[in-house]
Amino acid sequence: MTPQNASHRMRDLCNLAPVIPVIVIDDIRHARPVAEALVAGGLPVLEVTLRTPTALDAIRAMTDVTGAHVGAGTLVSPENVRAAKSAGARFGVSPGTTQDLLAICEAEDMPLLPGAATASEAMRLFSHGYDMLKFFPAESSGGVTALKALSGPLPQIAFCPTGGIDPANAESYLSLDNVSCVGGSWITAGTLMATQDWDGIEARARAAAQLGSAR
Ligand SMILES: O=C(O)C(=O)C[C@H](O)[C@H](O)COP(=O)(O)O
Repeated sequence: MTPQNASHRMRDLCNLAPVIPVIVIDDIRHARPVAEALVAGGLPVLEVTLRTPTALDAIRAMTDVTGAHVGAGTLVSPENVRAAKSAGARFGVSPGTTQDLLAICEAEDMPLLPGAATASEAMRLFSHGYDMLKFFPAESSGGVTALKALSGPLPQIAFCPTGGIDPANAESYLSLDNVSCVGGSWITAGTLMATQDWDGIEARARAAAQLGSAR
């Protein structure tokens, strides 16, 4: 898969729902029910962060959930990409970008949503064939104002802003022409996960799936 094709695949995934839930799994028993709740609520594209020892097993468990498109977040090294791929991740998300990361994703045929926070980072990725990027950390990198400014000179690049997004500000991001979807951890907040409140998570997913519907 060329970087262009991989990025188009990523763009298709980002167009499936307005929100990609960013999920931290501490207990493997939570993997399947949380994925089922998110898909039932209308959010089929799931990012499992590789920040916990159970993350790879969680990805493995979630890939069995009908309708789920499971990806791995927090990809920072080639080893992360190889491990995510063999656990069954269908896409990867990285907070920033390195040459090594791009090379391994291309070698492993892993669609990547690479992180960028500045015009130069976005332009460098675009010159490699990536036109669907993660804008991270969104709120502290200028938020909606920064993305609006980038859309002028770089209209071909679409973003999934992540980092500091919540139900109160998601709508303003989703109203931008260069935003396909947003990412965020609020749908699977730690308290809901710890109490195994799958109904509560499904309700948050359902509300998130409606965001941006005025577009
Ligand atoms: O782990 C990764 O891959 C990251 O790049 C960071 C996450 O995307 C953000 O931590 C989510 O941000 P919040 O919704 O503000 O919690």
